[in-house]
Amino acid sequence: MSSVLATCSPFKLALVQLGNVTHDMHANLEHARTMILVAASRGADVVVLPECFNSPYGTSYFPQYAEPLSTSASVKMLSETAKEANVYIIGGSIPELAEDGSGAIYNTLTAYNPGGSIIGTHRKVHLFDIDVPGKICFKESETLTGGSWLTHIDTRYGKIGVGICYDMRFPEMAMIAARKGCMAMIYPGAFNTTTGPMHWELLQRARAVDNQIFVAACSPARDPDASYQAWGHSTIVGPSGNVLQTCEENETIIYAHIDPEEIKTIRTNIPLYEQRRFDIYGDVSKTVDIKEGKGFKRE
Ligand SMILES: O=C(O)CCC(=O)C(=O)O
Repeated sequence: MSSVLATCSPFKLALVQLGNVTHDMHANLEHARTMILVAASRGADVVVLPECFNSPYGTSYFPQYAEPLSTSASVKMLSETAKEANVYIIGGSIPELAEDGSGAIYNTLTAYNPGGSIIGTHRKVHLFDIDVPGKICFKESETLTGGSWLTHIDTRYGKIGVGICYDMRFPEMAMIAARKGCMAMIYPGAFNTTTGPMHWELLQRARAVDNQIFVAACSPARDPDASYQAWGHSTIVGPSGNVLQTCEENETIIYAHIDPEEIKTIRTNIPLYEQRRFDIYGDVSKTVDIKEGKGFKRE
């Protein structure tokens, strides 16, 4: 059993499946703030927003809405709201303009402690480039650059790994987070009406059961008028692969009690942690020099 888990404690997790995302960034920020305050007033300790919560989702929108983190109105709102509500915020993602003059744009998550300080910055590592003929063709790489580090944030409840949407399809990220002592992987995401029904829940349950950790994915609500039809169905999965909470496609907030005892129980009952044969296939968390994205990480 990882000694890190011995220091974990229970908390209430809230996923805000945010609706009404308009072309007006300031209106989007105000609405997100209101919803975070609602979640906090209902006892949430950690509040999660969806991918691209401050602007419409689409390759043509990223350059239009991208902001440097140091002057970002979104970062300011999230920091102030974390403090006001006295909660941790895993702030979905926003299009970020690099500050090094390269013009690079990233799909970036920022996380905050209840004091309002940034405790993690994750740039989506795996860009969403797919082509399912007749269904969906999407190429984030047309306007975005992929991130180059993994992010595990420290909270008073324990360590949490984060990824963004398509990152969920790559089991190595969750595996490394679990081996590094994370109790959960949390993914702001925006699957669509083609791949959502195919894989959204399956991937979360797979990441949870493989690693015996909690997994949560927070989607935007579906907007019938938007160019990108989000799947919705924000979901929280327990360490046995059990769905703790889920929902349909409309705006809502879902909550779950995250109890690290559940991790201990499943790891005792089905002791994968003592049975892995790293002598045969190695331990991916030890083969690479993992950079953990804490605070602001400048290029
Ligand atoms: O993996 C998928 O099917 C969807 C991924 C996605 O929508 C994203 O990365 O934004």
